Amino acid sequence: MRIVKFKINVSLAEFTNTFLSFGIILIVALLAAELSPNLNLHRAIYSFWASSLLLIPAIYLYISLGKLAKSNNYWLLLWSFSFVAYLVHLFYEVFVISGNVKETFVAGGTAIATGKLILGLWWGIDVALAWFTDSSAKWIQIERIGINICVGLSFLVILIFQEGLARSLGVILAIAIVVALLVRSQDPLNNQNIADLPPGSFGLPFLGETISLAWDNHKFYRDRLQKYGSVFKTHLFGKPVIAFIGPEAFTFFLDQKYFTREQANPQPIQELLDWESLPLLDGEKHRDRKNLILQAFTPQAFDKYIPLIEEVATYYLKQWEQLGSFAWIPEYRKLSASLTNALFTGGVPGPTSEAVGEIIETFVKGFTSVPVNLRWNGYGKALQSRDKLLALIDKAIAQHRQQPQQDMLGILLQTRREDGSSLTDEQLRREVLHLFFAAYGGIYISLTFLSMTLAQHPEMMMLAREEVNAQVPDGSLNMERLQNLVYLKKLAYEIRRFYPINAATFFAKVKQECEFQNYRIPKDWGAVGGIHTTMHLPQVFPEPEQFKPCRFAPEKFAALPQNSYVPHGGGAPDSHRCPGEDLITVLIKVIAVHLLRKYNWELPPQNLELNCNLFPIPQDGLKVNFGLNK
Ligand code: HEM
Repeated sequence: MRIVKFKINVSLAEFTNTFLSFGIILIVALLAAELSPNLNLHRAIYSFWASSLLLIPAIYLYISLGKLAKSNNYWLLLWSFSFVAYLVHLFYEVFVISGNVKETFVAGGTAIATGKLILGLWWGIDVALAWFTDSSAKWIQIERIGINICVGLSFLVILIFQEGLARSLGVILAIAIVVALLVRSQDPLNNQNIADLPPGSFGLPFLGETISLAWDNHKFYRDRLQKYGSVFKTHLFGKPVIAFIGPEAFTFFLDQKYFTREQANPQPIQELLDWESLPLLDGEKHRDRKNLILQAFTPQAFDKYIPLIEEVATYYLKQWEQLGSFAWIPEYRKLSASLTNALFTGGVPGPTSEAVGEIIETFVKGFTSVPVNLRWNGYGKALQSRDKLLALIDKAIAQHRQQPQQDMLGILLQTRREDGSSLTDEQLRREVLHLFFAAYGGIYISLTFLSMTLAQHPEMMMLAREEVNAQVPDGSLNMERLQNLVYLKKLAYEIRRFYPINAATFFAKVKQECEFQNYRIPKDWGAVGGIHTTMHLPQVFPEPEQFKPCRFAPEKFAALPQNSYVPHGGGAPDSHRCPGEDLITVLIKVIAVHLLRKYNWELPPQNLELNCNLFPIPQDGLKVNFGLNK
């Protein structure tokens, strides 16, 4: 049953609920005054309290629901009844206690009396507008914000400076305002129409689905792909986000017309990366910077790094030969530390570089820590490690200037734009900081999976060994010789498809509202591309859970849909695609050659299941029995 005909449809139940509450509160207020020595004064005071009691839920609803409040019947009723109670309060103050309007100004002071009367008049006008118009006009919306601020603040100030129940009401009103503001700021939909959004869940208030993502980021994307399909919405790091999985969705996600990386990543990621490096930039600034960085990732540049890689490999292989049995992951971590330190600062393999590895480890942990800097906690220590790495890079830049070297830092110092200009030292140190982060994990994880795969598949170990013996049985390596290792190339590609290395790209932000597969993609929402899930779609990679290097035979690779093989992201080299892609192929080939020329290895019984780390690795650290090939 509807009792009001205007644009607002207040039901009898809604009206009865609020009217009864209003009636009871006001009657109790007026009767309670009977118990006090000054009846009229207390009727004025208690009716103000009654108005406050109704105002608290009204203000809460108005703030937390935003523009939707105009269609919220409980807000309208509470707002109106609170106003009526305020009129009762004014009646007692003006006509019963003071006698008339003129005396009210004398008794209460002109400023206060004027304020109270203007407030009543404005509030009355707003209540009338709320009942008799649809409130969609911009000026009414602005007017309503104004009156809510005035009423809320006036009541707050009056109540909080009193004692007893009045102060308690003031505190409750303040809490209601703060909570409503928080709820509103966290509401991912913030008054949006939700019918045309992709499927998905926003999870818990405030936290969204961040905990599930942090717990196991690969499972997070896998489960949701299964439940909602290749485009779904979620809520991560305080922001609504849409995930894109599969070649078509991934290609859409890479469209720079709709998506940008600028200001797109959570603030802690930006702080850890010292606010400015490739993954956090976009547009012309990114393209310009990327083209300079890419000069250190050419085949000619790789030819300069290969001797460094071989030196580091030889250093550790000798140690492993002596160790015989060991856990391979800690060893690969040391190798990765020595290699990154050699490439980015000119360090030599061994304990000094391994100590840098410890700093990188602490730095990387910051990306999955609670982002509060307490100095002694994970995030605080990560920030300190960031600064240690930056200091190390500064020192290396100075040393490289004095004595030029052929490592990656040396080449980055020589890169030039067409007009001859180069990166400033400030830009360079931040890019190298990010390179430490980007390369360290990628290196030890891909080498871990190379060794594990070859041990688990003796037929692949045999094919790879035959290729090494046939093509590069001895001597130093270079890009030309590595070209001939076609089986190892396929293996290197399948490792990055098969194993869960990166679950997703860096975050992007929606630049302008757009549509994908009839779903609305709202402006300013976050966006992310699913990497591992994209490479495990059976329609693109048949039998995705089988490890098959043959899928990367050149003709099969060329026939794959655009952006289906995306372990390093997608798009053109000067987009956000990882520049380390070919370097990792080179690295896997070089290490595989050095392993297969001389050594054999077996995995003793152990738990090879992958853990839930950001980059999952075998639970027991990949124990190995290692020795010379007989
Ligand atoms: C197995 C090893 C590696 C994998 C799987 C990998 C993967 C990725 C992914 C997924 C991205 C983000 C793409 C995006 O947000 O769209 C990325 C970015 C990046 N990676 Fe790698 N990476 C690896 C190794 C390396 C290495 C060895 C280096 C450098 C020596 C490197 C340097 C970078 C840089 C500089 C970016 C930022 C690119 C940009 O935003 O323009 N990565 N990588």
